[in-house]
Amino acid sequence: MAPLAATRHALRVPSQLRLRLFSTSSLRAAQEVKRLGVVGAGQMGLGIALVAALRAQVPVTLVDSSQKSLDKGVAFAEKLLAKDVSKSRITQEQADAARALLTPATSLDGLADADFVIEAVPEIPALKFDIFSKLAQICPQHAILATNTSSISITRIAASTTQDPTDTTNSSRVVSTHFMNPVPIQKGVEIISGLQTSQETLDAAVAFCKRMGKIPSVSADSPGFLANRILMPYINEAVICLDTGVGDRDSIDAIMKNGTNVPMGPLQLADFIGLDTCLAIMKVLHEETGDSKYRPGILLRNMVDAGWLGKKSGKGFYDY
Ligand SMILES: NC(=O)c1ccc[n+]([C@@H]2O[C@H](COP(=O)([O-])OP(=O)(O)OC[C@H]3O[C@@H](n4cnc5c(N)ncnc54)[C@H](O)[C@@H]3O)[C@@H](O)[C@H]2O)c1
Repeated sequence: MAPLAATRHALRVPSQLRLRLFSTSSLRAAQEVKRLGVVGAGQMGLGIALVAALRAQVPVTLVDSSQKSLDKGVAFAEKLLAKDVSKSRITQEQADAARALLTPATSLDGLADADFVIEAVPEIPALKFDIFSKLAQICPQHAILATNTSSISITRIAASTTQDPTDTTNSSRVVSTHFMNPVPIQKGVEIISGLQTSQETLDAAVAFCKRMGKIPSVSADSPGFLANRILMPYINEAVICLDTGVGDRDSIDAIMKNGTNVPMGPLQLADFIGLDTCLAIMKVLHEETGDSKYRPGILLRNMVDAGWLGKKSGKGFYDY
C-alpha cells in the first residue's frame, strides 16, 4: 500500500475530476481482488456478498460470529438466487456459480487471504474499532479494509488500526463503501475516505464497487455523510409527526409516497432499514454536530427499547 501522500485534499475534489485522477494501478487493484471478505452476514453483509459473487464473480468469505446468522444469511442468499432464476433474471448455472463462490466462516482468521474486506456488523463504534484493529493484523498488507458504516467517522475507524497515529501503513488502506439497502437492488454506494485514506485506496474502492455493478458517489467524512445526513432527519421527522399526532401512519407514508414518487413512505422505509440503525445514526448526527435539529424522536427511542426494530424483528410501524 502506498504511503499517505501528504494531507488529503481528495475530499474536496469534484467527482468528475476524481474520475480523471483514477489511476490504472487502482483499476488493476480492483481487478486483482481475487477474494473478498465480508464481515457480518446480516441484511447488508449478505447482500454485499451475494452481489460480489454474482456480478463481480469473486470468491467471498462471509464471516459472522453467530452461526445462526450465518445459516440464516446463506439460506436467504439461496432464496434470492432461486427467485432470480424463477424470474429469468439469471440462469440456473449463474446461480449455482454464485452460490459456489460463497464460503461461510465464523472467525476473522478466515480472512487471511482476502484482498478486499467489507465490514457490515451492527452500528456500534467499539465493535467496529475492535474488528478493524484485528483485520489490520489478520489480512494481507495489500488488502483494502472497507466499512459499511452508516454514520461512524471513517477517520476514527481508520485510527483504530494502529497504536501509532504517525504510521499510516494500516490506516491509509481504510475506506468506506456504504452500500444502500437492499444491496441487490439499489445501485448507489457512497465511497468515503477518512483523513488517513490514500488516494489509491479510494480509487480501488470506487473501481471494485463498479465491478460489482454499482454507481459510486464520493462523499466527505462528515456525520451521516451524504445519504443519511439527508435521509435520517426525514425519517425522524416522520416519527415525530406520528408521535405528536400530526398524522397517522398511513397518512404520513401515503403523502410522501404519492407526493414525492418514492417507492415507500418514511415509516415503512424505517422498518426496512431497522429502527435500531435509524436511532444509532440519529444519535451520531446529534452528538457529533451538537445540533438539536438532529435530536432522535422519543417514539423512535421507545420502539427500539421495546425491541420493535421493524421488519427484522417482525414488528415496527407495521407488523411482518
Ligand atoms: N440496514 C440498512 O438499511 C443499512 C444501510 C446501509 C448501511 N448499514 C450499515 O451496515 C451495517 C450492518 O447493518 P445490518 O442492517 O446489516 O445489520 P444486521 O443486524 O442485519 O447484521 C449484522 C450482522 O453482524 C453480525 N455480527 C455481530 N457482531 C459480529 C462480530 N463481532 N463479528 C462478525 N459478525 C458480527 C451479526 O450476527 C449480524 O448477522 C451497520 O453498520 C449499518 O449501519 C445498514
